[in-house]
Amino acid sequence: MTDDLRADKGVLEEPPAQDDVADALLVVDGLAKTYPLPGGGRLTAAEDVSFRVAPGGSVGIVGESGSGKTTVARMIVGLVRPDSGTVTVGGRPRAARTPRRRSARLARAREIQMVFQDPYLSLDPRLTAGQCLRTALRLHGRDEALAVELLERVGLGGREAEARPRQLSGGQRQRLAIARALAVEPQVLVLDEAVAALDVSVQAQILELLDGIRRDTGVALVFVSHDLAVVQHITDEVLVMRRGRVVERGPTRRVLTDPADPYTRLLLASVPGDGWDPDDAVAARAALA
Ligand SMILES: Nc1ncnc2c1ncn2[C@@H]1O[C@H](COP(=O)(O)OP(=O)(O)OP(=O)(O)O)[C@@H](O)[C@H]1O
Repeated sequence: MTDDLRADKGVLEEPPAQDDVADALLVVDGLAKTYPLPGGGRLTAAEDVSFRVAPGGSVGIVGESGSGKTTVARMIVGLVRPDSGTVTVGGRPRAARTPRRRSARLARAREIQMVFQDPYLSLDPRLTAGQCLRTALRLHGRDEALAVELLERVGLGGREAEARPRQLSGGQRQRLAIARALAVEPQVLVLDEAVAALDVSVQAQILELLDGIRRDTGVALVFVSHDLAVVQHITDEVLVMRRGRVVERGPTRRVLTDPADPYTRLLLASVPGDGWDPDDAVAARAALA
Protein backbone atom coordinates (compact mmCIF):
# COMPACT_ATOMS: atom_id res chain seq x y z
CA MET A 1 0.00 0.00 0.00
CA THR A 2 1.36 3.45 -0.85
CA ASP A 3 1.62 6.22 1.74
CA ASP A 4 -1.05 8.19 -0.12
CA LEU A 5 -3.48 5.29 0.08
CA ARG A 6 -2.64 4.83 3.71
CA ALA A 7 -3.41 8.50 4.37
CA ASP A 8 -6.70 8.11 2.46
CA LYS A 9 -7.67 5.32 4.78
CA GLY A 10 -7.07 7.56 7.77
CA VAL A 11 -4.14 5.51 9.07
CA LEU A 12 -1.62 7.73 10.70
CA GLU A 13 1.71 6.76 9.28
CA GLU A 14 4.86 7.72 11.06
CA PRO A 15 8.12 6.59 9.58
CA PRO A 16 8.80 3.58 11.78
CA ALA A 17 12.29 3.08 13.18
CA GLN A 18 12.46 -0.18 11.21
CA ASP A 19 11.47 1.46 7.95
CA ASP A 20 13.90 -0.23 5.63
CA VAL A 21 12.26 -3.25 4.03
CA ALA A 22 15.67 -4.75 3.31
CA ASP A 23 16.38 -4.80 7.06
CA ALA A 24 12.99 -6.22 7.99
CA LEU A 25 12.80 -9.81 9.16
CA LEU A 26 9.01 -9.99 9.18
CA VAL A 27 7.00 -8.14 6.55
CA VAL A 28 3.22 -8.22 6.93
CA ASP A 29 1.51 -6.63 3.96
CA GLY A 30 -2.17 -5.89 3.50
CA LEU A 31 -3.61 -8.75 5.56
CA ALA A 32 -7.39 -8.89 5.44
CA LYS A 33 -10.02 -11.29 6.76
CA THR A 34 -13.80 -11.26 6.80
CA TYR A 35 -16.20 -13.79 8.31
CA PRO A 36 -19.79 -14.48 7.23
CA LEU A 37 -22.43 -12.99 9.55
CA PRO A 38 -25.38 -15.22 10.52
CA GLY A 39 -27.95 -12.83 9.02
CA GLY A 40 -25.99 -12.27 5.81
CA GLY A 41 -23.20 -9.87 4.98
CA ARG A 42 -19.67 -10.18 6.33
CA LEU A 43 -17.82 -9.03 9.41
CA THR A 44 -14.46 -7.39 8.80
CA ALA A 45 -12.12 -8.95 11.36
CA ALA A 46 -9.01 -7.40 9.80
CA GLU A 47 -8.55 -4.92 6.98
CA ASP A 48 -5.33 -3.98 5.26
CA VAL A 49 -2.99 -4.64 8.17
CA SER A 50 0.66 -3.98 7.29
CA PHE A 51 3.80 -3.68 9.37
CA ARG A 52 7.43 -4.75 9.54
CA VAL A 53 9.71 -5.97 12.28
CA ALA A 54 13.51 -5.95 12.21
CA PRO A 55 15.62 -8.75 13.71
CA GLY A 56 15.47 -8.33 17.49
CA GLY A 57 12.64 -5.82 17.07
CA SER A 58 9.35 -5.91 18.88
CA VAL A 59 5.95 -4.74 17.68
CA GLY A 60 2.81 -4.62 19.79
CA ILE A 61 -0.75 -4.99 18.54
CA VAL A 62 -3.27 -3.52 20.96
CA GLY A 63 -7.02 -2.99 20.94
CA GLU A 64 -10.10 -4.04 22.79
CA SER A 65 -11.73 -7.42 22.68
CA GLY A 66 -12.98 -8.11 19.16
CA SER A 67 -10.73 -5.52 17.47
CA GLY A 68 -9.04 -8.20 15.36
CA LYS A 69 -5.71 -8.75 17.16
CA THR A 70 -5.93 -12.53 17.38
CA THR A 71 -7.11 -12.78 13.79
CA VAL A 72 -3.99 -10.90 12.67
CA ALA A 73 -1.71 -13.02 14.89
CA ARG A 74 -3.24 -16.23 13.54
CA MET A 75 -2.94 -15.08 9.94
CA ILE A 76 0.75 -14.30 10.49
CA VAL A 77 1.40 -17.77 11.88
CA GLY A 78 -0.80 -19.51 9.30
CA LEU A 79 -3.60 -20.72 11.58
CA VAL A 80 -6.14 -18.54 9.76
CA ARG A 81 -6.04 -18.13 6.00
CA PRO A 82 -6.19 -14.45 4.96
CA ASP A 83 -8.61 -13.30 2.27
CA SER A 84 -5.70 -11.23 0.95
CA GLY A 85 -2.26 -10.04 1.96
CA THR A 86 1.12 -11.64 2.42
CA VAL A 87 3.55 -12.55 5.18
CA THR A 88 7.27 -12.65 4.41
CA VAL A 89 9.96 -13.93 6.77
CA GLY A 90 13.61 -13.30 5.98
CA GLY A 91 12.68 -12.36 2.41
CA ARG A 92 10.76 -15.63 1.83
CA PRO A 93 6.99 -15.40 1.35
CA ARG A 94 5.13 -17.87 3.54
CA ALA A 95 3.05 -20.38 1.65
CA ALA A 96 -0.72 -20.07 2.21
CA ARG A 97 -0.98 -23.76 3.14
CA THR A 98 1.11 -25.94 5.42
CA PRO A 99 3.47 -27.82 3.11
CA ARG A 100 3.10 -31.61 2.84
CA ARG A 101 6.81 -32.39 2.85
CA ARG A 102 8.17 -32.92 6.38
CA SER A 103 11.34 -30.91 5.78
CA ALA A 104 9.31 -27.99 4.40
CA ARG A 105 6.94 -28.17 7.39
CA LEU A 106 9.87 -28.02 9.81
CA ALA A 107 11.44 -25.15 7.90
CA ARG A 108 8.12 -23.29 8.13
CA ALA A 109 7.99 -23.91 11.89
CA ARG A 110 11.46 -22.40 12.21
CA GLU A 111 10.22 -19.18 10.60
CA ILE A 112 7.50 -18.37 13.13
CA GLN A 113 6.49 -19.85 16.47
CA MET A 114 3.46 -18.81 18.51
CA VAL A 115 2.89 -18.68 22.26
CA PHE A 116 -0.74 -18.65 23.39
CA GLN A 117 -2.47 -17.26 26.48
CA ASP A 118 -3.13 -20.73 27.81
CA PRO A 119 -0.07 -22.96 27.38
CA TYR A 120 -2.12 -25.89 28.73
CA LEU A 121 -3.69 -26.16 25.29
CA SER A 122 -0.40 -26.30 23.43
CA LEU A 123 1.67 -28.46 25.81
CA ASP A 124 1.40 -32.26 25.76
CA PRO A 125 0.06 -33.16 29.25
CA ARG A 126 1.88 -36.52 29.18
CA LEU A 127 5.39 -35.11 28.75
CA THR A 128 7.58 -33.67 31.48
CA ALA A 129 9.12 -30.27 30.75
CA GLY A 130 12.44 -31.96 29.91
CA GLN A 131 10.79 -34.49 27.59
CA CYS A 132 8.79 -31.74 25.92
CA LEU A 133 11.94 -29.80 25.06
CA ARG A 134 13.95 -32.85 24.03
CA THR A 135 11.14 -33.90 21.68
CA ALA A 136 11.08 -30.47 20.01
CA LEU A 137 14.88 -30.41 19.74
CA ARG A 138 15.00 -33.93 18.24
CA LEU A 139 12.26 -33.10 15.74
CA HIS A 140 14.32 -30.18 14.49
CA GLY A 141 17.55 -32.12 14.35
CA ARG A 142 19.11 -30.31 17.30
CA ASP A 143 21.10 -31.75 20.20
CA GLU A 144 18.70 -32.95 22.93
CA ALA A 145 21.25 -31.93 25.56
CA LEU A 146 20.32 -28.32 24.79
CA ALA A 147 17.14 -28.90 26.83
CA VAL A 148 19.03 -28.14 30.05
CA GLU A 149 20.29 -24.85 28.62
CA LEU A 150 16.81 -23.91 27.43
CA LEU A 151 15.26 -24.65 30.83
CA GLU A 152 17.93 -22.53 32.46
CA ARG A 153 17.37 -19.77 29.92
CA VAL A 154 13.70 -19.47 30.95
CA GLY A 155 14.45 -19.83 34.66
CA LEU A 156 13.28 -23.43 35.19
CA GLY A 157 15.42 -25.83 37.23
CA GLY A 158 15.89 -29.58 37.68
CA ARG A 159 12.70 -30.05 39.68
CA GLU A 160 10.58 -28.41 36.96
CA ALA A 161 12.36 -30.46 34.29
CA GLU A 162 10.80 -33.59 35.79
CA ALA A 163 7.32 -32.05 36.16
CA ARG A 164 4.36 -32.42 33.81
CA PRO A 165 2.39 -29.29 32.81
CA ARG A 166 -0.31 -29.80 35.49
CA GLN A 167 2.41 -29.88 38.16
CA LEU A 168 3.72 -26.48 37.12
CA SER A 169 2.38 -23.03 38.06
CA GLY A 170 0.85 -20.81 35.37
CA GLY A 171 4.05 -18.78 35.13
CA GLN A 172 6.22 -21.89 34.93
CA ARG A 173 3.98 -23.34 32.21
CA GLN A 174 4.32 -20.14 30.21
CA ARG A 175 8.12 -20.29 30.63
CA LEU A 176 8.04 -23.85 29.32
CA ALA A 177 5.89 -22.81 26.34
CA ILE A 178 8.43 -20.08 25.55
CA ALA A 179 11.33 -22.55 25.91
CA ARG A 180 9.62 -25.01 23.58
CA ALA A 181 9.09 -22.26 21.00
CA LEU A 182 12.78 -21.33 21.32
CA ALA A 183 13.85 -24.96 20.90
CA VAL A 184 12.85 -24.58 17.27
CA GLU A 185 15.12 -21.50 16.89
CA PRO A 186 12.39 -19.41 15.28
CA GLN A 187 13.11 -16.16 13.52
CA VAL A 188 9.84 -14.65 14.75
CA LEU A 189 7.87 -15.27 17.94
CA VAL A 190 4.19 -14.28 17.98
CA LEU A 191 2.74 -14.01 21.49
CA ASP A 192 -1.03 -13.75 21.82
CA GLU A 193 -2.00 -12.46 25.28
CA ALA A 194 0.91 -14.56 26.55
CA VAL A 195 0.99 -12.95 30.00
CA ALA A 196 -2.69 -12.05 30.34
CA ALA A 197 -3.51 -14.92 32.70
CA LEU A 198 -0.54 -14.31 35.01
CA ASP A 199 -0.40 -12.13 38.10
CA VAL A 200 1.45 -8.85 37.80
CA SER A 201 4.76 -9.92 39.36
CA VAL A 202 4.94 -13.06 37.20
CA GLN A 203 4.00 -10.95 34.16
CA ALA A 204 6.98 -8.73 34.88
CA GLN A 205 9.33 -11.73 35.10
CA ILE A 206 8.11 -13.16 31.79
CA LEU A 207 8.35 -9.77 30.05
CA GLU A 208 11.90 -9.38 31.36
CA LEU A 209 12.71 -12.86 30.10
CA LEU A 210 11.32 -12.12 26.62
CA ASP A 211 13.20 -8.86 26.44
CA GLY A 212 16.47 -10.65 27.26
CA ILE A 213 15.77 -13.38 24.71
CA ARG A 214 15.14 -10.96 21.88
CA ARG A 215 18.34 -9.06 22.69
CA ASP A 216 20.43 -12.25 22.89
CA THR A 217 18.98 -14.20 19.97
CA GLY A 218 17.70 -11.52 17.58
CA VAL A 219 14.27 -13.17 17.46
CA ALA A 220 11.61 -10.66 16.38
CA LEU A 221 8.56 -10.37 18.62
CA VAL A 222 4.96 -9.65 17.73
CA PHE A 223 3.20 -9.04 21.00
CA VAL A 224 -0.60 -9.10 20.99
CA SER A 225 -2.21 -7.70 24.12
CA HIS A 226 -5.24 -5.81 25.36
CA ASP A 227 -3.02 -4.46 28.14
CA LEU A 228 -1.26 -1.19 27.31
CA ALA A 229 1.04 -1.45 30.35
CA VAL A 230 2.33 -4.81 29.11
CA VAL A 231 2.98 -3.51 25.60
CA GLN A 232 4.75 -0.47 27.00
CA HIS A 233 7.39 -2.68 28.59
CA ILE A 234 8.17 -5.01 25.74
CA THR A 235 7.63 -3.26 22.40
CA ASP A 236 9.44 -0.60 20.36
CA GLU A 237 6.45 0.14 18.17
CA VAL A 238 2.76 -0.36 18.52
CA LEU A 239 -0.27 -0.71 16.26
CA VAL A 240 -3.67 0.20 17.68
CA MET A 241 -6.54 -1.78 16.15
CA ARG A 242 -10.21 -0.92 16.16
CA ARG A 243 -12.88 -2.92 14.34
CA GLY A 244 -10.26 -4.68 12.23
CA ARG A 245 -8.41 -1.53 11.16
CA VAL A 246 -5.15 -0.03 12.33
CA VAL A 247 -6.19 3.41 13.58
CA GLU A 248 -2.81 4.48 14.92
CA ARG A 249 0.78 3.31 14.86
CA GLY A 250 4.16 4.59 15.94
CA PRO A 251 6.88 4.32 18.56
CA THR A 252 5.28 2.81 21.66
CA ARG A 253 6.33 5.62 23.98
CA ARG A 254 4.88 8.29 21.67
CA VAL A 255 1.60 6.46 21.09
CA LEU A 256 1.07 5.84 24.80
CA THR A 257 2.02 9.33 25.98
CA ASP A 258 0.81 11.48 23.09
CA PRO A 259 -1.88 9.53 21.21
CA ALA A 260 -3.15 11.06 17.99
CA ASP A 261 -6.30 8.99 17.52
CA PRO A 262 -9.41 9.45 19.71
CA TYR A 263 -9.71 5.68 20.06
CA THR A 264 -6.17 5.38 21.44
CA ARG A 265 -7.00 8.19 23.87
CA LEU A 266 -10.08 6.25 24.90
CA LEU A 267 -8.06 3.08 25.48
CA LEU A 268 -5.63 5.04 27.66
CA ALA A 269 -8.47 6.74 29.54
CA SER A 270 -9.93 3.31 30.27
CA VAL A 271 -6.87 2.22 32.26
CA PRO A 272 -7.48 2.71 35.99
CA GLY A 273 -4.95 5.07 37.59
CA ASP A 274 -4.70 8.23 39.68
CA GLY A 275 -7.90 10.27 39.41
CA TRP A 276 -9.50 7.64 37.15
CA ASP A 277 -13.26 7.90 36.89
CA PRO A 278 -15.14 5.01 35.25
CA ASP A 279 -17.94 7.42 34.30
CA ASP A 280 -15.48 9.46 32.21
CA ALA A 281 -14.32 6.31 30.40
CA VAL A 282 -17.93 5.29 29.67
CA ALA A 283 -18.79 8.81 28.46
CA ALA A 284 -15.70 8.90 26.21
CA ARG A 285 -16.73 5.60 24.66
CA ALA A 286 -20.28 6.81 24.03
CA ALA A 287 -18.89 9.94 22.33
CA LEU A 288 -16.67 7.84 20.05
CA ALA A 289 -19.33 5.33 18.99
N1 LIG B 1 -13.82 -18.06 13.26
C1 LIG B 1 -14.56 -16.96 13.33
N2 LIG B 1 -15.79 -16.92 12.79
C2 LIG B 1 -16.54 -15.80 12.82
N3 LIG B 1 -16.14 -14.64 13.39
C3 LIG B 1 -14.93 -14.63 13.97
C4 LIG B 1 -14.08 -15.78 13.97
N4 LIG B 1 -12.93 -15.45 14.61
C5 LIG B 1 -13.05 -14.16 15.00
N5 LIG B 1 -14.25 -13.66 14.61
C6 LIG B 1 -14.72 -12.29 14.84
O1 LIG B 1 -13.73 -11.40 14.35
C7 LIG B 1 -13.62 -10.25 15.21
C8 LIG B 1 -12.18 -10.12 15.66
O2 LIG B 1 -11.91 -11.21 16.55
P1 LIG B 1 -10.48 -11.41 17.21
O3 LIG B 1 -10.51 -12.65 18.02
O4 LIG B 1 -9.43 -11.27 16.18
O5 LIG B 1 -10.40 -10.13 18.18
P2 LIG B 1 -9.41 -9.82 19.38
O6 LIG B 1 -9.08 -8.38 19.26
O7 LIG B 1 -8.29 -10.78 19.37
O8 LIG B 1 -10.33 -10.07 20.62
P3 LIG B 1 -9.99 -10.81 22.03
O9 LIG B 1 -9.01 -9.90 22.71
O10 LIG B 1 -11.32 -10.87 22.72
O11 LIG B 1 -9.44 -12.16 21.68
C9 LIG B 1 -14.60 -10.47 16.35
O12 LIG B 1 -15.78 -9.73 16.09
C10 LIG B 1 -14.88 -11.96 16.33
O13 LIG B 1 -16.17 -12.26 16.81
